[in-house]
Amino acid sequence: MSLQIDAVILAGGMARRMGGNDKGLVELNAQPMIKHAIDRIKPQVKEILINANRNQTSYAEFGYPVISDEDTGYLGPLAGMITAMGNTQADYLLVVPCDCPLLPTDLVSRMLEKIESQGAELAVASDGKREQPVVLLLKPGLRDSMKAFLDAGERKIDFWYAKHHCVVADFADQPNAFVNVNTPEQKQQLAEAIAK
Ligand SMILES: Nc1nc2c(ncn2[C@@H]2O[C@H](COP(=O)(O)OP(=O)(O)OP(=O)(O)O)[C@@H](O)[C@H]2O)c(=O)[nH]1
Ligand SMILES: [Mg+2]
Repeated sequence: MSLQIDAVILAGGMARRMGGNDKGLVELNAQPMIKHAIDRIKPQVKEILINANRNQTSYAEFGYPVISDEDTGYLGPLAGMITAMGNTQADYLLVVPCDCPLLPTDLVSRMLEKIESQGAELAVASDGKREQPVVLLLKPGLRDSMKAFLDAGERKIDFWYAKHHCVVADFADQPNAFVNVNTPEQKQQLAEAIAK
């Protein structure tokens, strides 16, 4: 029996560094940023969920369910993750942000291999230098733990990982795969780099 893996693309933040423009919908090389993420992730998972807290109608046009944070207080990425964990029947949930257009095409397979070989509960990706705190593969059953963490007023994602058997999946061979676009300047730089 093969494992079912679903994904959530987090697009629920306020995008302050992007001037408040909804980052997933901001265009990079004539495509909304989230579409780049969808194209990278789609071949790797069964279902995709889009997590957004505004412009839900625009996000729905990509053809996937749009889920909004259960807690509307912009509590950070964990709020999107916990909502997605309650909306999937999958064995594993892949979590990615909407602002990483060059995600690895072997993201799931390498993270899954790492989890299963180490008997871990979740994996976080690394570009070889830094962990990517919102690129994760986790078991949706961790929802209760995340709920208790948020209910206790905690928000820092790495403190939550520390409570679990978390392994790092290393993508040092693809150092550009996690290029993260947070500002108009970063978007411009990436657009130029892709065009080269
Ligand atoms: N669901 C949800 N996702 C969030 C929230 N805050 C951030 N995120 C997502 O987490 C990921 C990483 O966050 P950032 O890159 O800092 O995005 P951001 O918070 O929208 O941007 P800044 O306001 O500029 O920090 C992005 O995919 C965001 O959409 C939130 O309150 N709820
Ligand atoms: Mg970011």
